Amino acid sequence: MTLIALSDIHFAYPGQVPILQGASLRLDPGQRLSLIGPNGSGKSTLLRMILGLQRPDRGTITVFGTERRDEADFHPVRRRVGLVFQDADDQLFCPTVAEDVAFGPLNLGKSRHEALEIVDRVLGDLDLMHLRDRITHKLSGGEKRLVTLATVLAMQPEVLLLDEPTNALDTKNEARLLEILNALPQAILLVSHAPEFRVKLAPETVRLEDGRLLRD
Ligand SMILES: Nc1ncnc2c1ncn2[C@@H]1O[C@H](COP(=O)(O)OP(=O)(O)OP(=O)(O)O)[C@@H](O)[C@H]1O
Repeated sequence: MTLIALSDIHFAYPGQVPILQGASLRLDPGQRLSLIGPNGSGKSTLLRMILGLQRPDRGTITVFGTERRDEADFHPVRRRVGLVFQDADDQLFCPTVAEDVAFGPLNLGKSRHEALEIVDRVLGDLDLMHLRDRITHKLSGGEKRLVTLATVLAMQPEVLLLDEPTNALDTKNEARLLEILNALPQAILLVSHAPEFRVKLAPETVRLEDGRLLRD
């Protein structure tokens, strides 16, 4: 089954020129796809649309085989598709790292005990245990980036949407992130301006140009 299918998406922010003008995209299980295009071309907007955080003016969004139109249609999508936001501050809102990572699992109905087990496992896997009890808003940019990934992985999503995941990462952490992501089974839709990272994680590429998606 195709995981995500966007078909003929049209969209303009109110009062602005259209950014999406017939964009179509498909992501299959296990596939790793890079989405590239100039600044402001609408890549982040497209990722947000998959989760229903922005509605298209026209076109259809099908996720896990079901067309999604209304807010209620997108609730299950948000539980099963993990989006790592471009700006970590949009994603981290709890006082401590452990609470931020536990938030998703608790929301999915896990017990406090189960959620804390997940926190320790995910932070351990990402080699971030040393950040467990730190105050989230006092972390460095790169630390926040990695914690954001932890909050998403804690929900065990079936698909990962990554918006500039290497932002703020040093060379060592970028290499580690690549290793972590390459070891995951999930399909990945990657937005990244870093060519070497894209080649190593998701060489198959579509380009957003003049509101449409073209095979690169
Ligand atoms: N909430 C919003 N309201 C109005 N305009 C917006 C909003 N969010 C984004 N835009 C505008 O829509 C356009 C597309 O933005 P978007 O973030 O999707 O682009 P992008 O391709 O991800 O860019 P970048 O490569 O710079 O991250 C930009 O011109 C942006 O200023």
